[in-house]
Amino acid sequence: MSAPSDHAASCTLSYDALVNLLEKIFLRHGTSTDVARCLAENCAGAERDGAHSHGVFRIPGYVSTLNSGWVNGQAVPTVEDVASGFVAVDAGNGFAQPALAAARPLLVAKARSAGIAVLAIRNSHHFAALWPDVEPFAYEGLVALSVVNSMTCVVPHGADRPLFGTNPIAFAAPRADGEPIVFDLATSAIAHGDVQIAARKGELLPPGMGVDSLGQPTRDPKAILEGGALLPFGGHKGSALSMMVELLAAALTGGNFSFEFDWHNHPGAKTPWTGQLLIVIDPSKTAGQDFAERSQELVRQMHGVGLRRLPGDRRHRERSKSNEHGITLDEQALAQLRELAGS
Ligand SMILES: NC(=O)C1=CN([C@@H]2O[C@H](COP(=O)(O)OP(=O)(O)OC[C@H]3O[C@@H](n4cnc5c(N)ncnc54)[C@H](OP(=O)(O)O)[C@@H]3O)[C@@H](O)[C@H]2O)C=CC1
Ligand SMILES: O=C(O)C1=NCCCC1
Repeated sequence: MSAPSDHAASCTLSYDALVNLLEKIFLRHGTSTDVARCLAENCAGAERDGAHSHGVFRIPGYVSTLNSGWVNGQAVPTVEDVASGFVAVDAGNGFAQPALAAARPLLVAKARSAGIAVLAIRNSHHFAALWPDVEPFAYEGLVALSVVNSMTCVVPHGADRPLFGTNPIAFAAPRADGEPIVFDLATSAIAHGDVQIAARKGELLPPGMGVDSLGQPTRDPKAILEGGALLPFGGHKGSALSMMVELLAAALTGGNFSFEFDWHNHPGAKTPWTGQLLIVIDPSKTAGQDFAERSQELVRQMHGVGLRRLPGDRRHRERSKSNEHGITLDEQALAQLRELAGS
């Protein structure tokens, strides 16, 4: 399953219809009703926003992960009130999003009372885009930063073998007018999901994304997936950020480092048992000025120097388009989803 292509026959369906279809798939493959709803909304939201590398393309991977028992779709997260500014969740080998949902009320209460709170999720699988985890905080006037580590497939800058995951960082902040400022980026030159999509479409990658099994630069996604590896974005700078993600998402939460999880023996699922850290700040406790006005001023100045596209602008354009005209899927992809849903 991949992003809708210009050539294949396509069809559209509403966000609600896609959520219902995906929910059926998750339920049919053994998740609880809460988990099914949570994952379905996450995945349909990614597809709606044009975040194809973590939209319906991921559904066969979710199914495989559930069928293998690699992840517990019935897991009930245990929320621990660790300290005044610290919440921990043991996801019980379940997915990360229901763990975040379970801890969210306590996390927000702590952030609002102390000005800042940290959430550490362990024993979880994060198989999704990271922006859905931070964006809702900004709609509530809070600033949020999150990191997740994943499976070993990125060669640290200056090394000759992979060690880090694609380790994304997502950030969200409110602003006075318009959508919150949100960015969400893999610390690798390209997300693993996009390499898989390029391989399926038979497309070459831009230069500088990865190496083959001999460590030689390659633009062939298959060479990267079959024994090769990805590179960090921005050389030593992206590599340092990826290292930071390993420390915050794994060492600080009690999750695995990316290199501690062998995902090669479970090729269908590709879900590492790692960790996630979320930091939530209430700017009304800290800034002394109206934070949303200040962030709006920054955006005004960026536009003033000729910036036409902020991170998140493309996603919101896609969201508006999907809300107006429906979400476009390849007919073949939709047929596969219906088959997985047993409908
Ligand atoms: N769960 C996991 O373990 C992992 C998940 N991922 C997910 O993969 C997804 C894709 O990551 P990645 O490929 O790095 O994302 P992209 O490189 O596509 O985009 C990164 C960010 O930059 C913004 N952006 C892109 N191009 C421009 C531009 N020209 N001007 C201004 N802003 C721009 C994007 O906004 P916009 O969205 O509006 O285009 C986005 O916020 C993410 O959602 C990430 O969370 C990645 C690795 C691991
Ligand atoms: O696209 C990626 O990179 C990943 N997505 C989810 C699971 C780990 C890696």
